[in-house]
Amino acid sequence: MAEKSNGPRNGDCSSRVIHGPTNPMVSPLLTDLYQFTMAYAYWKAGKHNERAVFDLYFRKNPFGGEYTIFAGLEECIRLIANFKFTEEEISFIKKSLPSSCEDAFYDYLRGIDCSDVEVYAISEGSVVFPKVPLVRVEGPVAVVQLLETPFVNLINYASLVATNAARHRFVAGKSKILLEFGLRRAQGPDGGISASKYCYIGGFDATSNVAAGRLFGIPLRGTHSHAFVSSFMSPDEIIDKSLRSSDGSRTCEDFLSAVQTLLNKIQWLPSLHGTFGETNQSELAAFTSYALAFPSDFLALVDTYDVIRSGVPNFCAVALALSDLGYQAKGIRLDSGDLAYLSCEARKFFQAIEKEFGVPGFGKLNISASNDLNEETLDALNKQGHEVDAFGIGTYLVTCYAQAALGCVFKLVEINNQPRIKLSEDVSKVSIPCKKRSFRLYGKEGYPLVDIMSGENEPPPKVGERILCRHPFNESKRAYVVPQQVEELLKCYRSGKSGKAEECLPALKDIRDRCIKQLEKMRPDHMRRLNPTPYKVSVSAKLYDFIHFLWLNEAPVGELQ
Ligand SMILES: Nc1ncnc2c1ncn2[C@@H]1O[C@H](COP(=O)(O)OP(=O)(O)OP(=O)(O)O)[C@@H](O)[C@H]1O
Ligand SMILES: O=P(O)(O)OC[C@H]1O[C@H](OP(=O)(O)OP(=O)(O)O)[C@H](O)[C@@H]1O
Ligand SMILES: O=C(O)c1cccnc1
Ligand SMILES: [Mg+2]
Repeated sequence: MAEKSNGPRNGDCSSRVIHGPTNPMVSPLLTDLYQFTMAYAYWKAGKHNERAVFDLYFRKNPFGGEYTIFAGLEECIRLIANFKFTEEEISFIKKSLPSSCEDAFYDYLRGIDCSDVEVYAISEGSVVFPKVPLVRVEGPVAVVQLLETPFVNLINYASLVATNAARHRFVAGKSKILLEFGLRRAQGPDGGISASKYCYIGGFDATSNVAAGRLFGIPLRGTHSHAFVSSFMSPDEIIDKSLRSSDGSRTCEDFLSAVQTLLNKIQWLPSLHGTFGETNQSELAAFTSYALAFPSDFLALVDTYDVIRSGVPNFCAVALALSDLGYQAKGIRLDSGDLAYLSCEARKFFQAIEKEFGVPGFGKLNISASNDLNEETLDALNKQGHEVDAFGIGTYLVTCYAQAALGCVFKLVEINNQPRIKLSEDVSKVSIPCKKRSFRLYGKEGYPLVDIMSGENEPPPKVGERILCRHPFNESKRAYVVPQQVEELLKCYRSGKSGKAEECLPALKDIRDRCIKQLEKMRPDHMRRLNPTPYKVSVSAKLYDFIHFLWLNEAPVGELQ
């Protein structure tokens, strides 16, 4: 078939319109003051157009793990695709810099955009490792310098929370439904929206955050709160008690009475007799009322008064009354107490009802749980055995309680084709110089074995060809690898003026699918929670030699006295 001449080629999105950042607060001013002072000093020195290459990477995997999920790239691309100072922004910068700064600098700022900036990045949603550049940005030094803070800002939390979500998914297991409930506890509105977006990438199924649902098309899910239950004082409050059957063929004029009759029956069932006595009638009223509002989606929060003595039997009575009218209830939510024990008890109760009333599927009704859940509590629940089908997780997930930040950095690795290095007493903080390429090498069993960085002009690793992979800083750590598959990690997302084809920005769902697939491909010992095996990150022999040559060259020799 002839290739279409109009529109982008496959994998080339150069001609697509890229919208601005999701959060309008993300502007060229969303940076640190020192980026502007440096821009001025570069400009004053006539250096501002020198071609610079910066790497964005992190140094250590978060949460005591050995992997990270890369997220936030799309928002970076949206920023630079629309990067332009407004007059109002220019005058604010002018006010904020010393009055000695020359006016011509502001004319320079006025003309800046990112049309000459190249961005190479690992695909969003990928599993990534320390030291390997997530993003490589190349362009005029003053412009790229301005991007340091917003890029690190947009990637840091995004990757951290996506990783947190992936870790929660790993513990919960594939079959569980994971709901992100964090908006109220998130660090401000952007924290909340970002959490919903990036937890979805990390493997959550849905969010309670309506704005995130609208912005990103993330599935929305929710139950109801204790306030709804405790707002009811008695069944007398229910005025319209009628409910039409699901097929519309008949109407039950007094749904409340039907519920009460069923509750009475449940109470006297031989298998449940003695499990509970009088249930809370105001709770029964709340459940009945909710069922009248949502007969096809009836779900009840059962822990306001007493889960087993009141919430669960009340729920079952309402669910059975709905069933008589052809509706299938959804299930319950537990939000306090011993979630393992209560979920098992609730399950037994449902199964007893299924048996006694012959309602197929009743024993399998959904049990959701929430309340300060985190990786540890999920793990504890698994060990104890539980019957929870869905977990609603807020505080620990979105605030990344177990680790506050990922610690991404943005380091100059080359200027005017000259490789640069940043030294540190702390070896883990020494930067890896040069404009680099990076590759993921896969072994015989299909697992990724090692990531290797090499100089831009080195021949890439080849399938079936033995290559030496060296630890960047530890001379004795090295290994030969014969890759069965070689994946180039950095792809072109902004070609600047090079005219190269650009990758498309994938849909959120595709980013999520990539993340899930990549996690499944990892060797299990890298993924386990306790003492996971570190994944190997290496450099080519040539790059190793060059790093150490430059290191010696730049490090002054000490004088001992
Ligand atoms: N079976 C379990 N094993 C381990 N941790 C659990 C289990 N069940 C619940 N948890 C966790 O224990 C904590 C219990 O919370 P907390 O001590 O605040 O009591 P609560 O159940 O919320 O009671 P209330 O809200 O009525 O005060 C929560 O973090 C919850 O996730
Ligand atoms: O527990 P999280 O992981 O943060 O999940 C979100 C929590 O938000 C709601 O609690 P609510 O605001 O009603 O407060 P409370 O349950 O702490 O009283 C809900 O009942 C969950 O418990
Ligand atoms: O829908 C829910 O059940 C919900 C939403 C946000 C926080 N807690 C619970
Ligand atoms: Mg709670």
